[in-house]
Amino acid sequence: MPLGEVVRDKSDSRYCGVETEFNDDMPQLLALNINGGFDFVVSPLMDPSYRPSLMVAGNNGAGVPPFAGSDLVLSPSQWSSHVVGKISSWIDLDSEDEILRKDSEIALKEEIAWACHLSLQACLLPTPKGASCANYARCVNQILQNLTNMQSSFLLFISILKLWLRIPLEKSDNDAMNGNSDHLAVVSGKPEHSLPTGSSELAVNHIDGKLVMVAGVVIGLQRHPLRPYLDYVAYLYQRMDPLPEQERFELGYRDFLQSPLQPLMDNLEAQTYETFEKDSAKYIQYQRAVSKALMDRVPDEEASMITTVLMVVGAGRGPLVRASLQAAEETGRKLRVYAVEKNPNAVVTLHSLVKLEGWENMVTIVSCDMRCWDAPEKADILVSELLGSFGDNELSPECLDGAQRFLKPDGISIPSSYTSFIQPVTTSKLYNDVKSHKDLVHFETAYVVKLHRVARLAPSQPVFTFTHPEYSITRSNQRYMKLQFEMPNDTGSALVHGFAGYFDATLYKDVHLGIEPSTATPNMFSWFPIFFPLRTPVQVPPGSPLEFHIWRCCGSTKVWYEWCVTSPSSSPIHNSNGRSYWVGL
Ligand SMILES: C[S@@+](CC[C@H](N)C(=O)[O-])C[C@H]1O[C@@H](n2cnc3c(N)ncnc32)[C@H](O)[C@@H]1O
Repeated sequence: MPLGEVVRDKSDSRYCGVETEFNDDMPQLLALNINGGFDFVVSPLMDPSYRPSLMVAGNNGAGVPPFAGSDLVLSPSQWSSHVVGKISSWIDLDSEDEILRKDSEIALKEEIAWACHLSLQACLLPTPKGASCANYARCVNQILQNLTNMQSSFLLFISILKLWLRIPLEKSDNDAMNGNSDHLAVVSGKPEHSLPTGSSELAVNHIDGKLVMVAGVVIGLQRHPLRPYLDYVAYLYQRMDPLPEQERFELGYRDFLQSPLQPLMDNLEAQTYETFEKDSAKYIQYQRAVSKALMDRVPDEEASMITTVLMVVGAGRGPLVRASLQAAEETGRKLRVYAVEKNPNAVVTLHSLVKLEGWENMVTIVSCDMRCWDAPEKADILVSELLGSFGDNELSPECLDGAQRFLKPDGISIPSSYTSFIQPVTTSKLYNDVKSHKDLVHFETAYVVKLHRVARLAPSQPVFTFTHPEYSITRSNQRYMKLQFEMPNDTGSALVHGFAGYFDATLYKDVHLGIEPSTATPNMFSWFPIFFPLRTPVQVPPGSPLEFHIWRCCGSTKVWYEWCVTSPSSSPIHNSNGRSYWVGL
């Protein structure tokens, strides 16, 4: 029974389980806890007195490990939905005692094999016993490797075991467990300890999004001893504020890799325009920028005499036309608008909008690519929104270079500039998703993604800036940047899977718009970050700088990025010649 049907997070955080002692009557243990209102138990699968080395064939039947009942004691769906296996806590894979160490390896493998046989969703591993856990890491890595192989040889609907690793909440320099597997989740909370049966003391762990309460369980009680705690957690959960609309919208996109739009080469669909148009935060910023530009351009005393020519280039279905007209109304300035759009389907909607709103006297629609439009007059203000998650990656520079021909020499471009930003990230989830395609192309592609399960390893740094209009005769849209990232000293060693990219645009003077985390425009959802993966993750030891290079390259038909790392180790150049990923001109 999930904690509540709150319109919110559909993740595992609504589930609550109980960590129990070994009980060889699994059906009764499960019935008690499920009837008590919990969703699952975290239970030892094996009798804790069992040691492989003490097992001689025949002492408990036929050399069979003493698991808690046969697989038939629960139905397959009960095993897979309601039981998380708790691997024996006596297991010490790095013990100096060779017998104990060997017993530990055998028991761990037996228990994991049994958990796979039962199709359990997860197993909770014992906490490593000491500071040194090399053999622990080796054994877990072997298991993860086997689980990964199982996943690739099974159909997708078969769920593969996850390992939960409980790490004490204290700092450790041990990197041996650094890994990339989707099958490994870290458990935060108190270190493992058992509580006496019927204890009123409670330990709560947060594991892989689920909540696990730890306590002894008193068989036979009418009411579950932890029920008051469960009720209170449910009460707190249901009292939480509903997610803001933006986060609700973004839930389904978390860590989901998408190809960036190609609005120049392709024609956007109605649905995409509709999503843009819901983003009022973006249009509020544009309206502010246009208002300020209008007031700078036309003094109050001339407001009734001068008509400003404003061109929206890449008008889509018209939201920037509306924002501009509203800015004119709010500042009392007169406006003549040209709406230039190359997507003929969007132009259909533009026409009906103009008619519906009665803007025929003010707005002229031009169905044309701005790079080849022969404008009947020059503009005072050029308004565009051709920005991608990385600023220039949807070819705003190339389009606006073509459009500035029809901007007056003292005319204003909104935006007046934009800058991309980048930072290194750890993200096993995205790395594994890219890797699952098993080809080079996917490792050399930049993705748009709502970053969720990521560690941002250093503050983002500016990469490329474009300014409009740009009249320099040596103007070029090719760029190169070398960046050095210093990881904070207390991060320890980090595994870099790639780089997260953002942009910030100056629309006009102090009015900006962007997604760079430290300055992001609040409540704006039109852009998710961009992600540049690395073919092989780079291990960065504490204190060593990470050196990253990125190029923006331009050809006659396409623009593309190339990137690489040169320190602490060198990666290949990614996407050489735009062989895997490019944006069409
Ligand atoms: C990101 S959308 C923004 C649309 C609209 N301004 C909005 O905010 O909803 C960019 C628009 O510019 C148009 N576009 C891109 N390149 C263009 C070009 N070279 N000439 C004319 N329109 C272009 C696209 O078709 C698309 O409608």
